[in-house]
Amino acid sequence: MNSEVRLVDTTLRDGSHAMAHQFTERQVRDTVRALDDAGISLIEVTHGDGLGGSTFNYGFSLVDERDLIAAAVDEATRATIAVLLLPGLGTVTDLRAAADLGAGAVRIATHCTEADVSIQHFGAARDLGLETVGFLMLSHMSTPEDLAKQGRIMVDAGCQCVYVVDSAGALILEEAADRVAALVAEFGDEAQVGYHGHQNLSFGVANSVLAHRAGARQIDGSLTALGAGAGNSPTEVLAATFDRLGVKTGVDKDVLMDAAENVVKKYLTRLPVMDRSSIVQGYAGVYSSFLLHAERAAERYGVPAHEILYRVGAERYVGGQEDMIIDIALRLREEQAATR
Ligand SMILES: CC[C@H](O)CC(=O)C(=O)O
Ligand SMILES: [Mn+2]
Repeated sequence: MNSEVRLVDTTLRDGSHAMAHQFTERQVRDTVRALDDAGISLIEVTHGDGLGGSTFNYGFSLVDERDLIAAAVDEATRATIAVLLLPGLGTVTDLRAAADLGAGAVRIATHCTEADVSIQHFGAARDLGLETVGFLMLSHMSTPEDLAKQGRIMVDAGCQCVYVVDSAGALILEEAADRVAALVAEFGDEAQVGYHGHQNLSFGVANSVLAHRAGARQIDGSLTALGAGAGNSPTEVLAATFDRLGVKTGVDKDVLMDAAENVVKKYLTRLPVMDRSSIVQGYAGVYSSFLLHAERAAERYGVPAHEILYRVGAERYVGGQEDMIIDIALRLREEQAATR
Protein backbone atom coordinates (compact mmCIF):
# COMPACT_ATOMS: atom_id res chain seq x y z
CA MET A 1 0.00 0.00 0.00
CA ASN A 2 1.30 3.47 -0.87
CA SER A 3 1.81 5.63 2.22
CA GLU A 4 0.83 8.89 0.50
CA VAL A 5 -2.41 10.33 -0.76
CA ARG A 6 -3.37 13.65 -2.33
CA LEU A 7 -6.39 15.34 -0.78
CA VAL A 8 -8.33 17.42 -3.28
CA ASP A 9 -10.83 19.97 -2.03
CA THR A 10 -14.17 20.59 -3.72
CA THR A 11 -15.84 22.89 -1.15
CA LEU A 12 -16.04 25.63 -3.79
CA ARG A 13 -17.53 23.39 -6.47
CA ASP A 14 -19.55 20.53 -4.94
CA GLY A 15 -20.37 22.94 -2.10
CA SER A 16 -21.92 25.21 -4.70
CA HIS A 17 -24.89 22.79 -4.86
CA ALA A 18 -25.48 23.15 -1.11
CA MET A 19 -25.11 26.93 -1.40
CA ALA A 20 -27.63 27.01 -4.29
CA HIS A 21 -24.72 28.44 -6.34
CA GLN A 22 -24.67 31.67 -4.28
CA PHE A 23 -20.95 31.85 -3.44
CA THR A 24 -19.58 35.38 -3.15
CA GLU A 25 -16.09 36.41 -4.21
CA ARG A 26 -15.21 37.07 -0.54
CA GLN A 27 -16.22 33.53 0.46
CA VAL A 28 -14.18 32.05 -2.38
CA ARG A 29 -11.12 34.12 -1.53
CA ASP A 30 -11.30 33.26 2.20
CA THR A 31 -11.77 29.56 1.52
CA VAL A 32 -8.98 29.34 -1.06
CA ARG A 33 -6.59 31.18 1.24
CA ALA A 34 -7.37 28.80 4.11
CA LEU A 35 -7.02 25.67 1.95
CA ASP A 36 -3.81 26.98 0.40
CA ASP A 37 -2.40 27.71 3.86
CA ALA A 38 -3.26 24.17 4.93
CA GLY A 39 -1.26 22.76 2.00
CA ILE A 40 -4.12 21.49 -0.19
CA SER A 41 -2.56 21.28 -3.65
CA LEU A 42 -5.70 21.12 -5.83
CA ILE A 43 -8.77 23.26 -5.17
CA GLU A 44 -11.84 22.99 -7.39
CA VAL A 45 -13.82 26.17 -8.07
CA THR A 46 -16.79 26.20 -10.46
CA HIS A 47 -20.58 26.27 -10.51
CA GLY A 48 -21.77 22.99 -8.93
CA ASP A 49 -22.64 21.63 -12.35
CA GLY A 50 -19.38 22.77 -13.88
CA LEU A 51 -18.45 25.39 -16.45
CA GLY A 52 -21.55 26.82 -18.08
CA GLY A 53 -23.74 25.39 -15.31
CA SER A 54 -25.32 28.73 -14.42
CA THR A 55 -28.64 28.18 -16.23
CA PHE A 56 -32.36 28.03 -15.55
CA ASN A 57 -32.27 24.22 -15.38
CA TYR A 58 -29.37 23.93 -12.92
CA GLY A 59 -29.67 27.23 -11.05
CA PHE A 60 -28.10 30.60 -11.71
CA SER A 61 -24.86 31.59 -9.96
CA LEU A 62 -24.83 34.73 -7.84
CA VAL A 63 -21.40 35.68 -9.19
CA ASP A 64 -20.12 34.78 -12.67
CA GLU A 65 -17.95 31.69 -12.20
CA ARG A 66 -15.19 33.29 -14.28
CA ASP A 67 -14.89 36.01 -11.64
CA LEU A 68 -14.76 33.34 -8.93
CA ILE A 69 -12.10 31.34 -10.80
CA ALA A 70 -10.00 34.49 -11.31
CA ALA A 71 -10.34 35.37 -7.61
CA ALA A 72 -9.30 31.84 -6.61
CA VAL A 73 -6.27 31.93 -8.90
CA ASP A 74 -5.32 35.32 -7.46
CA GLU A 75 -5.59 34.07 -3.88
CA ALA A 76 -3.75 30.75 -4.22
CA THR A 77 0.00 30.92 -3.62
CA ARG A 78 0.81 27.21 -3.95
CA ALA A 79 -2.36 25.39 -4.92
CA THR A 80 -3.56 24.73 -8.45
CA ILE A 81 -7.12 25.79 -9.21
CA ALA A 82 -9.20 23.13 -10.96
CA VAL A 83 -12.46 23.54 -12.82
CA LEU A 84 -15.19 20.98 -13.48
CA LEU A 85 -16.57 20.45 -16.96
CA LEU A 86 -19.54 18.33 -18.00
CA PRO A 87 -19.31 17.88 -21.79
CA GLY A 88 -22.48 19.23 -23.38
CA LEU A 89 -23.00 21.79 -20.65
CA GLY A 90 -19.48 23.22 -20.65
CA THR A 91 -17.66 23.57 -23.94
CA VAL A 92 -14.04 23.63 -25.12
CA THR A 93 -14.47 27.40 -25.44
CA ASP A 94 -15.37 27.58 -21.72
CA LEU A 95 -12.32 25.47 -20.95
CA ARG A 96 -10.02 27.79 -22.89
CA ALA A 97 -11.48 30.76 -21.02
CA ALA A 98 -10.85 29.04 -17.67
CA ALA A 99 -7.26 28.23 -18.67
CA ASP A 100 -6.78 31.87 -19.71
CA LEU A 101 -7.92 32.89 -16.21
CA GLY A 102 -5.20 30.70 -14.73
CA ALA A 103 -6.96 27.41 -13.95
CA GLY A 104 -4.33 24.68 -14.07
CA ALA A 105 -6.47 21.55 -14.01
CA VAL A 106 -9.77 20.31 -15.35
CA ARG A 107 -11.96 17.53 -14.04
CA ILE A 108 -14.15 16.25 -16.88
CA ALA A 109 -17.27 14.46 -15.69
CA THR A 110 -19.51 12.06 -17.58
CA HIS A 111 -22.16 9.55 -16.63
CA CYS A 112 -20.35 6.31 -15.77
CA THR A 113 -21.34 4.64 -19.07
CA GLU A 114 -20.59 7.60 -21.35
CA ALA A 115 -16.89 8.34 -21.15
CA ASP A 116 -16.72 8.65 -24.93
CA VAL A 117 -18.31 12.12 -24.80
CA SER A 118 -15.19 13.39 -23.02
CA ILE A 119 -12.60 12.47 -25.65
CA GLN A 120 -12.31 15.81 -27.41
CA HIS A 121 -12.33 17.69 -24.09
CA PHE A 122 -9.38 15.67 -22.77
CA GLY A 123 -7.53 16.34 -26.02
CA ALA A 124 -8.19 20.07 -25.74
CA ALA A 125 -7.20 20.09 -22.07
CA ARG A 126 -3.87 18.40 -22.78
CA ASP A 127 -3.23 20.85 -25.65
CA LEU A 128 -3.82 23.66 -23.15
CA GLY A 129 -1.27 22.09 -20.79
CA LEU A 130 -3.85 21.40 -18.07
CA GLU A 131 -3.67 18.60 -15.51
CA THR A 132 -6.50 16.22 -16.47
CA VAL A 133 -8.88 14.27 -14.28
CA GLY A 134 -11.89 12.17 -15.31
CA PHE A 135 -15.04 11.78 -13.25
CA LEU A 136 -17.16 8.65 -13.79
CA MET A 137 -20.35 9.84 -12.11
CA LEU A 138 -22.98 7.63 -10.47
CA SER A 139 -20.39 4.85 -10.38
CA HIS A 140 -22.73 2.62 -8.38
CA MET A 141 -24.72 2.12 -11.59
CA SER A 142 -21.84 0.23 -13.24
CA THR A 143 -19.96 -2.94 -12.39
CA PRO A 144 -16.24 -2.62 -11.59
CA GLU A 145 -15.41 -4.26 -14.94
CA ASP A 146 -17.58 -1.88 -16.99
CA LEU A 147 -16.26 1.09 -15.06
CA ALA A 148 -12.69 0.06 -15.87
CA LYS A 149 -13.58 -0.06 -19.59
CA GLN A 150 -15.00 3.46 -19.39
CA GLY A 151 -11.93 4.64 -17.48
CA ARG A 152 -9.76 3.19 -20.24
CA ILE A 153 -11.56 5.45 -22.77
CA MET A 154 -10.67 8.48 -20.64
CA VAL A 155 -7.03 7.45 -20.18
CA ASP A 156 -6.58 6.81 -23.91
CA ALA A 157 -8.01 10.32 -24.50
CA GLY A 158 -5.37 11.91 -22.26
CA CYS A 159 -6.79 11.67 -18.73
CA GLN A 160 -4.16 11.40 -15.98
CA CYS A 161 -6.41 10.32 -13.11
CA VAL A 162 -9.85 8.69 -13.30
CA TYR A 163 -12.18 9.01 -10.34
CA VAL A 164 -14.75 6.57 -9.06
CA VAL A 165 -17.44 9.13 -8.26
CA ASP A 166 -20.08 8.02 -5.79
CA SER A 167 -22.47 10.78 -6.80
CA ALA A 168 -25.36 9.25 -4.89
CA GLY A 169 -23.42 8.30 -1.77
CA ALA A 170 -24.70 4.79 -2.51
CA LEU A 171 -21.52 2.72 -2.38
CA ILE A 172 -20.86 0.72 0.77
CA LEU A 173 -17.31 -0.32 1.67
CA GLU A 174 -16.11 -3.05 -0.72
CA GLU A 175 -18.49 -1.76 -3.40
CA ALA A 176 -16.28 1.34 -3.49
CA ALA A 177 -12.99 -0.53 -3.05
CA ASP A 178 -13.76 -3.08 -5.80
CA ARG A 179 -14.46 -0.30 -8.30
CA VAL A 180 -11.23 1.48 -7.44
CA ALA A 181 -9.29 -1.81 -7.63
CA ALA A 182 -10.70 -2.54 -11.09
CA LEU A 183 -9.51 0.83 -12.39
CA VAL A 184 -6.09 0.44 -10.74
CA ALA A 185 -5.69 -2.99 -12.38
CA GLU A 186 -6.73 -1.59 -15.76
CA PHE A 187 -4.37 1.42 -15.76
CA GLY A 188 -1.27 0.13 -13.97
CA ASP A 189 1.24 2.98 -14.12
CA GLU A 190 -0.50 4.73 -17.02
CA ALA A 191 -2.85 6.81 -14.85
CA GLN A 192 -3.88 7.35 -11.26
CA VAL A 193 -7.25 6.55 -9.72
CA GLY A 194 -9.25 8.86 -7.45
CA TYR A 195 -12.29 8.56 -5.19
CA HIS A 196 -15.05 11.13 -4.62
CA GLY A 197 -17.52 10.24 -1.89
CA HIS A 198 -20.84 11.55 -0.59
CA GLN A 199 -22.12 11.05 2.92
CA ASN A 200 -25.75 10.08 2.23
CA LEU A 201 -25.28 6.70 3.91
CA SER A 202 -22.35 8.08 5.96
CA PHE A 203 -19.64 6.03 4.19
CA GLY A 204 -17.67 8.90 2.60
CA VAL A 205 -14.61 8.70 4.86
CA ALA A 206 -14.62 4.92 5.37
CA ASN A 207 -14.94 4.36 1.62
CA SER A 208 -12.10 6.82 1.06
CA VAL A 209 -9.81 4.84 3.36
CA LEU A 210 -10.68 1.61 1.55
CA ALA A 211 -10.28 3.36 -1.81
CA HIS A 212 -6.76 4.41 -0.80
CA ARG A 213 -5.98 0.85 0.31
CA ALA A 214 -7.24 -0.35 -3.08
CA GLY A 215 -4.80 1.98 -4.82
CA ALA A 216 -6.52 5.37 -5.13
CA ARG A 217 -3.99 8.20 -5.09
CA GLN A 218 -6.35 11.18 -5.01
CA ILE A 219 -9.27 11.57 -2.62
CA ASP A 220 -11.88 14.34 -2.62
CA GLY A 221 -13.30 16.17 0.33
CA SER A 222 -15.14 19.37 1.26
CA LEU A 223 -14.68 21.49 4.36
CA THR A 224 -17.55 20.80 6.81
CA ALA A 225 -18.71 18.27 4.16
CA LEU A 226 -20.22 21.20 2.23
CA GLY A 227 -21.53 19.49 -0.89
CA ALA A 228 -24.58 18.03 -2.58
CA GLY A 229 -26.93 15.66 -0.74
CA ALA A 230 -25.60 14.93 2.75
CA GLY A 231 -22.35 16.49 1.58
CA ASN A 232 -18.93 15.11 0.72
CA SER A 233 -16.34 13.39 2.89
CA PRO A 234 -15.19 16.28 5.13
CA THR A 235 -11.66 17.30 4.09
CA GLU A 236 -10.68 17.99 7.70
CA VAL A 237 -11.84 14.51 8.76
CA LEU A 238 -9.99 12.88 5.86
CA ALA A 239 -6.84 14.74 6.89
CA ALA A 240 -7.14 13.65 10.54
CA THR A 241 -8.01 10.07 9.60
CA PHE A 242 -5.15 9.57 7.14
CA ASP A 243 -2.81 11.17 9.66
CA ARG A 244 -3.92 8.65 12.30
CA LEU A 245 -3.32 5.86 9.79
CA GLY A 246 0.18 7.11 9.04
CA VAL A 247 -0.69 8.03 5.45
CA LYS A 248 1.00 11.27 4.40
CA THR A 249 -1.27 13.91 2.90
CA GLY A 250 1.10 16.87 3.02
CA VAL A 251 -1.65 18.98 4.60
CA ASP A 252 -2.00 20.45 8.07
CA LYS A 253 -5.12 18.93 9.67
CA ASP A 254 -5.34 21.65 12.31
CA VAL A 255 -5.29 24.44 9.76
CA LEU A 256 -8.04 22.60 7.89
CA MET A 257 -10.13 22.21 11.07
CA ASP A 258 -9.68 25.91 11.67
CA ALA A 259 -10.82 26.64 8.09
CA ALA A 260 -13.90 24.47 8.59
CA GLU A 261 -14.83 26.14 11.88
CA ASN A 262 -13.84 29.73 11.20
CA VAL A 263 -14.29 30.18 7.49
CA VAL A 264 -16.86 27.80 6.00
CA LYS A 265 -19.17 27.36 9.02
CA LYS A 266 -19.42 31.14 9.22
CA TYR A 267 -20.99 31.50 5.79
CA LEU A 268 -22.72 28.26 4.91
CA THR A 269 -26.47 28.57 4.57
CA ARG A 270 -27.14 24.91 5.19
CA LEU A 271 -24.99 22.38 7.00
CA PRO A 272 -25.19 19.10 5.07
CA VAL A 273 -27.05 16.49 7.10
CA MET A 274 -28.10 12.88 6.76
CA ASP A 275 -31.79 13.62 6.85
CA ARG A 276 -34.60 11.56 5.39
CA SER A 277 -34.20 12.92 1.86
CA SER A 278 -30.45 12.48 1.64
CA ILE A 279 -30.59 8.99 3.18
CA VAL A 280 -33.14 8.06 0.50
CA GLN A 281 -30.73 9.42 -2.11
CA GLY A 282 -28.02 7.04 -0.91
CA TYR A 283 -30.45 4.15 -0.55
CA ALA A 284 -32.14 4.61 -3.91
CA GLY A 285 -29.01 5.70 -5.79
CA VAL A 286 -30.02 9.26 -6.64
CA TYR A 287 -27.62 11.95 -7.85
CA SER A 288 -26.83 14.06 -4.77
CA SER A 289 -27.27 17.36 -6.60
CA PHE A 290 -30.96 16.51 -7.09
CA LEU A 291 -31.65 17.22 -3.40
CA LEU A 292 -32.44 20.93 -3.57
CA HIS A 293 -34.36 20.46 -6.83
CA ALA A 294 -36.52 17.79 -5.13
CA GLU A 295 -37.04 19.95 -2.04
CA ARG A 296 -38.18 22.87 -4.17
CA ALA A 297 -40.56 20.66 -6.18
CA ALA A 298 -41.89 19.15 -2.95
CA GLU A 299 -42.66 22.59 -1.58
CA ARG A 300 -44.21 23.80 -4.80
CA TYR A 301 -46.43 20.78 -5.52
CA GLY A 302 -47.18 19.71 -1.94
CA VAL A 303 -45.67 16.23 -2.10
CA PRO A 304 -42.90 14.71 0.10
CA ALA A 305 -39.33 15.22 -1.16
CA HIS A 306 -38.29 11.72 -0.15
CA GLU A 307 -41.14 10.23 -2.19
CA ILE A 308 -39.92 12.17 -5.23
CA LEU A 309 -36.40 10.88 -4.63
CA TYR A 310 -37.52 7.25 -4.28
CA ARG A 311 -39.18 7.59 -7.71
CA VAL A 312 -36.12 9.26 -9.24
CA GLY A 313 -34.07 6.28 -8.04
CA ALA A 314 -36.54 3.77 -9.43
CA GLU A 315 -36.52 5.53 -12.82
CA ARG A 316 -32.69 5.63 -12.73
CA TYR A 317 -32.58 9.28 -13.80
CA VAL A 318 -29.08 10.72 -14.24
CA GLY A 319 -27.49 14.17 -14.26
CA GLY A 320 -29.09 16.45 -16.83
CA GLN A 321 -32.56 15.03 -16.17
CA GLU A 322 -33.37 17.53 -13.39
CA ASP A 323 -36.60 18.49 -15.17
CA MET A 324 -37.96 14.96 -14.56
CA ILE A 325 -38.11 15.83 -10.87
CA ILE A 326 -40.96 18.22 -11.69
CA ASP A 327 -42.61 15.53 -13.79
CA ILE A 328 -42.50 13.08 -10.88
CA ALA A 329 -43.78 15.70 -8.42
CA LEU A 330 -46.75 16.41 -10.70
CA ARG A 331 -47.52 12.70 -11.02
CA LEU A 332 -47.33 12.26 -7.25
CA ARG A 333 -49.67 15.19 -6.78
CA GLU A 334 -52.18 13.64 -9.21
CA GLU A 335 -51.94 10.29 -7.41
CA GLN A 336 -52.50 12.01 -4.06
CA ALA A 337 -55.55 13.86 -5.41
CA ALA A 338 -57.00 10.61 -6.80
CA THR A 339 -56.86 8.93 -3.39
CA ARG A 340 -58.67 11.76 -1.60
C1 LIG B 1 -23.21 17.89 -11.46
C2 LIG B 1 -21.83 17.42 -11.30
C3 LIG B 1 -21.69 16.60 -10.05
O1 LIG B 1 -22.01 17.37 -8.91
C4 LIG B 1 -20.30 16.03 -9.99
C5 LIG B 1 -20.11 15.37 -8.69
O2 LIG B 1 -19.50 15.91 -7.79
C6 LIG B 1 -20.76 14.08 -8.44
O3 LIG B 1 -21.29 13.45 -9.38
O4 LIG B 1 -20.77 13.66 -7.27
MN1 LIG C 1 -20.12 15.19 -5.83
